[in-house]
Amino acid sequence: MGGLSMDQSFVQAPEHRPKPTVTEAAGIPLIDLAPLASGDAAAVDALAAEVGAASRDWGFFLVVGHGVPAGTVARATEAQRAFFALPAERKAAVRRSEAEPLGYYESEHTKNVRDWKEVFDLVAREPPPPAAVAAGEVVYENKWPEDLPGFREALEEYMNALEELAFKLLELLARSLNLRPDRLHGFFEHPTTFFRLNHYPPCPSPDLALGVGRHKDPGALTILYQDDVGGLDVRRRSDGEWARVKFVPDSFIINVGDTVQVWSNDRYESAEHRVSVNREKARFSMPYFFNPATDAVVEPLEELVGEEDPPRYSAYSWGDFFRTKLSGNYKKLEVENLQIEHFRKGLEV
Ligand SMILES: O=C(O)CCC(=O)C(=O)O
Ligand SMILES: [Fe+2]
Repeated sequence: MGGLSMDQSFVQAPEHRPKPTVTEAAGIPLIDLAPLASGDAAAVDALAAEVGAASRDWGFFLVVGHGVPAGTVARATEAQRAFFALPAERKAAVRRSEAEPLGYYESEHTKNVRDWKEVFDLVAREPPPPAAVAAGEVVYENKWPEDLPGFREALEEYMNALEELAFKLLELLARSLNLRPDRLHGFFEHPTTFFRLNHYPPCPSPDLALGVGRHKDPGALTILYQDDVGGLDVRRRSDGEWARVKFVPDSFIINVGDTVQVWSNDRYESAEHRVSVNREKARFSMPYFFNPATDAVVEPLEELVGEEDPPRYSAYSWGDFFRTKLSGNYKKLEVENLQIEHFRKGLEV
């Protein structure tokens, strides 16, 4: 079963264990992006308004008519399944390490509890390789498994298509905040976008463990493709209850991350989410984390603050924040992970 065997490290504290049934999230907006192609100004404004309302009320929405070819998605999901079906030693050959954090991993912790999953991590754009690697320096170079025909090509094709979609969404988000459509583009000239393949094997104790523990995504936008098994739960704004995101064929699930919450000065909220697992079926998903450049300084946008609405966060460096978060997920730490709440004004430590 994916090489995982149930033990104490996977067991969630009682208050974080999933209930036997999680209700389906009714009302997460499903937005058809097809009108974007027409370029019709009124239609684009209407889409921006939908994106804004969804980001405010849920932090989550689904998109169809997104322009990513079905063949591109199919090739990526086939590559994903072929990779996780490899024998353990071939996956271990591309295993990540602290110094080389990309590649295969089966021992991630979220909030210090182990996740019931195995992953394969990539960066969408590799930074130029350092001329010489200093001791202790982290190298972000993609690791490609040997003898897995078409794997690299399929994932590169997928990441390119998703980057196009990410910029369309970024533009809608900017419009929804009454900003110039390209207002946020400058933060993404050298994006630190991260792409992950997830495999959640069937779990003998889905009442005790989670595929991913509750968390918020730190970046700007997450674009997730999931299969039809289901398991992504969102903390609903209206009542704080967990609700299951339903499967819609040919859709992507979008959520705004912490970076958008800070830029928007809390107009939009990065919603907490988690992944439940089940006894019967393996689940596969592919999150694409659209992240700003290492040197981006994240703070409430100046157009969105004023005397009436003072900035609610202090500025922080995306690069430092992200590096700290990654090292926190890498191993069990004694302290709670770094969160944007640590930069909320009045709460700084
Ligand atoms: O697999 C999923 O549905 C979501 C995974 C997720 O939330 C994450 O990797 O940040
Ligand atoms: Fe997430």
